[in-house]
Amino acid sequence: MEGVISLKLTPGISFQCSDQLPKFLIRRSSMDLPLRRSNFPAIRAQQVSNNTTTTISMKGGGEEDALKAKEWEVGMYQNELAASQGIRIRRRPPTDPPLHYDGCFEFCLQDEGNTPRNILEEIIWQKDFEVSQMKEMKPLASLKEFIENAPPTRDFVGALKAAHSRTGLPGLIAEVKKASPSRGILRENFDPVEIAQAYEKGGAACLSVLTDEKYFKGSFENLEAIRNAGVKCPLLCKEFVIDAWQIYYARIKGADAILLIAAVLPDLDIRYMVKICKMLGLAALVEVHDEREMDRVLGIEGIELIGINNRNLETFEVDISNTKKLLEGERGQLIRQKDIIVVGESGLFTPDHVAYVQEAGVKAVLVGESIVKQSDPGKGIGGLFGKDISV
Ligand SMILES: O=C(O)c1ccccc1NCC(=O)[C@H](O)[C@H](O)COP(=O)(O)O
Repeated sequence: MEGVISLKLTPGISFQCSDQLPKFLIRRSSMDLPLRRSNFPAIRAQQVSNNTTTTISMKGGGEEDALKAKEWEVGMYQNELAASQGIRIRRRPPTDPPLHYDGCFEFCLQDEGNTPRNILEEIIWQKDFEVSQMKEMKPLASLKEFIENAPPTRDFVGALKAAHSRTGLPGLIAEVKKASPSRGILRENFDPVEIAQAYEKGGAACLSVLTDEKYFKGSFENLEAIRNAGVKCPLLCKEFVIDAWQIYYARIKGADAILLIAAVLPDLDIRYMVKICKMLGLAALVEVHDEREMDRVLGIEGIELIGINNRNLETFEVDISNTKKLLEGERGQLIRQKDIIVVGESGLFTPDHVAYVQEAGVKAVLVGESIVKQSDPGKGIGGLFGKDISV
């Protein structure tokens, strides 16, 4: 096995450093394990070939080391689970290994695991870094105090259903989006409150507000400002959620709903986060991109809203027939049985596009680029639907 260094730990634990691309990826979970970081390479579970192992001894440490090793081990189980669910997006590698690890795994350590393999993975690793900093400044306990005094949330799913009944068209979630990794700057003259008000006037049922700063030039300040400006449409916090802490934070900043991306979150995290959303009065828009993610999400109890993204977030490829493909046959039937509202997301520019995804079975659409680029984004809504849908 070229480029591989193996270390055999006592009693019978093997580590490998490899320059090969990972086959079995290890991810940390969002469940908040306090793993510290160092320059240690990424780790993955793998069978070790005996003839390439070298034995070294590591003596056990104290209680702190034992706890760290346990946390690390739990992280390993969770990461293995994510990979087994087909999740290709890895979490930022745990970089501080247990020094005296004495457990039941066989692991492979990889240097190249320290480089994100696509834009979504890069965003997620950056988010991991940002969230860990934010959490130090605003621990969960302090957020919970704010939530006790926060105004009630508004009914996101109800607003979409009402708009659909009123117009006979999919309810619109209009996106307040200044820029994106795939398209760059969408609107130079960007006043989030003005855009939100124009969308509301133009007939949007709900709004989606990008809060990611680095890649979308959004912010939580934008979300808060729109909420405080008296906009009545319920607000989706469009974030890359990897940690339950972000859901509490979004609630404080005025969100009525939050996005959960199945390509990033294992089932257990989605279940846990959906429960937290319910507890906080938020709707969860669970986003899928392919059949496997859809099947995973359909297996989770309590999902009310599924978004089908027509944009592959790893490659940026947009194909609106994705919505149709994922709603065909038994999946569509199950969705109707469960009374789940499906949102068609991305790449919708014309009345024909809207008609196409409606025909496929969506009751709502999430649209950014095509309307935010218009000089009057509210009027852009009329162009998108082919008629005025304002109230
Ligand atoms: O839009 C991107 O380039 C992008 C890249 C990586 C992750 C997510 C990304 N976009 C999020 C979205 O899915 C869209 O903002 C949303 O569905 C609206 O899409 P559009 O109407 O095509 O602006």
